[in-house]
Amino acid sequence: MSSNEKAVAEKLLQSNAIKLNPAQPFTWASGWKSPIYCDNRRVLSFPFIRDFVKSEMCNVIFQQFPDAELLAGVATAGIPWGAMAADQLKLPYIYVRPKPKEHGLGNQIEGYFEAGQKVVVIEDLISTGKSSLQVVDVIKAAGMEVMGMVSIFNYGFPVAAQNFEKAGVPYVSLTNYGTLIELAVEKGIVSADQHDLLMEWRKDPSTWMKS
Ligand SMILES: O=P(O)(O)OC[C@H]1O[C@H](OP(=O)(O)OP(=O)(O)O)[C@H](O)[C@@H]1O
Ligand SMILES: O=C(O)c1cc(=O)[nH]c(=O)[nH]1
Repeated sequence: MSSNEKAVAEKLLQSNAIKLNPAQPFTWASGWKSPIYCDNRRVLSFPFIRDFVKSEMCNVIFQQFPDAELLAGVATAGIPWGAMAADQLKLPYIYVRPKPKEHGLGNQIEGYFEAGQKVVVIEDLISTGKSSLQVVDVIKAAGMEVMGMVSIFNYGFPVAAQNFEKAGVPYVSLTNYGTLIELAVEKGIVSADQHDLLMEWRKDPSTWMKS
């Protein structure tokens, strides 16, 4: 684990963004059942932690995608992170809804953009990658060029890596499941039994608790 990945994982633990409840599993956007949930929305409530994560995100955007012309947040949890990063980096900003709004202007992409602009997509978290890649498709269909994507957290599932590779979208995450669990064990937040269960679940999350 890199020191930056560890530092961001530490901030997620400090803000109690990580919830464990194997007895009453969480249902994810994909429909998968999970004993763990990472609630990055909570990080927004703690100014110093929020500022640290925002700075890490800006560093990654600046280093990995120096030619970015526009940032795009994935609704809803990616919106505040994208907006804060755009503000810090003085880049224009849009956000993208999962489907067009059903009243008002009927927009799916909110904000001003121009065809041909080089975009970096900002998401809070990648599980299967479906939510972010849906947004990538919408941005491409609107004539923009997607340079890549940055998220705070990534579970590191092979299915997500395959989905991003198929779409030809490079992605970077500030921290990941392996780093987080290792640190949580080190700090005594996760017991040996919980660690075993989390490792077992991680092998085949799509079928966990379904049989
Ligand atoms: O990689 P995926 O399998 O698509 O899962 C990750 C997505 O799930 C969460 O969003 P959610 O749909 O819960 O909605 P929210 O952002 O509105 O909270 C999260 O914020 C990601 O967008
Ligand atoms: O896949 C999801 O829906 C998901 C997982 C998770 O840990 N946190 C979250 O906000 N969404």
